[in-house]
Amino acid sequence: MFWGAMGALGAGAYYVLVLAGAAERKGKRAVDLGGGSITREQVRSSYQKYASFFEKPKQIEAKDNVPNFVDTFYNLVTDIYEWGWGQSFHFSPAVPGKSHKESTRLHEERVVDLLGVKPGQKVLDVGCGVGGPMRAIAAYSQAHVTGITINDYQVARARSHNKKAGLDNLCEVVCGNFLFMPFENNSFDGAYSIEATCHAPELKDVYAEVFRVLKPGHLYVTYEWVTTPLFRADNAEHVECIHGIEHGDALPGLRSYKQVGEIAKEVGFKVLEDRDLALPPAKPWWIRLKMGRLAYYRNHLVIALLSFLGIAPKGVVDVHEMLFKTADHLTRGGETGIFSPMHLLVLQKPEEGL
Ligand SMILES: C=C(CC[C@@H](C)[C@H]1CC[C@H]2C3=CC[C@H]4[C@H](C)[C@@H](O)CC[C@]4(C)[C@H]3CC[C@]12C)C(C)C
Ligand SMILES: C[S@@+](CC[C@H](N)C(=O)[O-])C[C@H]1O[C@@H](n2cnc3c(N)ncnc32)[C@H](O)[C@@H]1O
Repeated sequence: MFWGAMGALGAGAYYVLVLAGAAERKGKRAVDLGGGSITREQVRSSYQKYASFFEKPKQIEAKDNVPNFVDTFYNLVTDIYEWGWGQSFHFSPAVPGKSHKESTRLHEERVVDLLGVKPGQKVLDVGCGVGGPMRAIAAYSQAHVTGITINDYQVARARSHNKKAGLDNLCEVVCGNFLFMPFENNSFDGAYSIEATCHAPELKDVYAEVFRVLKPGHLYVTYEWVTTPLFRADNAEHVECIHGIEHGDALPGLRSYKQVGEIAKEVGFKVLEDRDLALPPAKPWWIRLKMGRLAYYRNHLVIALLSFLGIAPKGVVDVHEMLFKTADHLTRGGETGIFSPMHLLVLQKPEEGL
């Protein structure tokens, strides 16, 4: 009886600590959660440094600090994202009758359809994360995709996933700053960014870099995080919600839906499409986030236990708590309609001489 009970307890603990919460069958396990490239000992102090950034707005205004602060953020959250969400670090409109995974893939494949890239062409993924979109896009288009991310831990994760997926012949990952990309002028047949350029302190700087490396006549597709026409700067609840999103997602300041297209034009792009993919008839992108609430409580318990046992680094609990709060802010942003993570721009670099 005693040994039976102990066995059941052991199996339960194994399920909760090792298996539970993995967003994908072969995804990250709870016992592997860490601080990316940050040592175990430094996770808590790095989180405190990250959080203090928002107490001193002057630091965020100093735009040179931003890439460093974004890099720290991704060291802290990458494992939790992979564990609790999967390898694609973005939202997608819900698609009736389709799973989250399928809706995610469709949102990624839309980029290929918009870019019109062909097998063998060269495409740039600006802010590639651990490469979920890159693999879907390479597999669907048979184009060669080069991803760039500021975070070296993500580079290692993305390369390992590419290899496991048998896509390392089509996918390449570079560690670097998308504000100063290590690529030749006019060298890509297409470029895209999925929920990544919102981290740029000045949107025009990253758009100008994409413009430089894109071949004349070719396209850049971007899914932008923006405030929508429903956002009111004189509404305290709106402002609190948007600040919550900025804080929990390492954003130097959200831009409005109007600004993004204007900035693209300033840089020299021709704007072919400028619209919000979250608007009806699209189904709510925040449903997945809202539905996961119960699982997040369970995740919190798992992380607290692992941290108490000394398996997860101290500080992971604080990071998880921050994400927990940001899930609420994002859901409110979606429900009130004041925020969209998928404002679409399709941009063309004009042919030379035009
Ligand atoms: C584009 C960006 C990231 C978008 C999303 C991928 C992430 C935004 C908020 C994240 C999460 C919030 C709650 C977490 C939960 C508490 C935890 O138990 C499991 C992981 C979460 C669901 C996590 C997953 C990724 C997000 C949805 C930004 C940064 C520009
Ligand atoms: C929310 S993730 C999205 C990742 C990927 N597009 C996806 O959908 O899975 C944002 C990405 O932008 C990258 N990023 C942010 N600022 C960057 C910068 N200055 N240079 C390069 N990459 C950056 C982050 O490292 C991260 O990989």
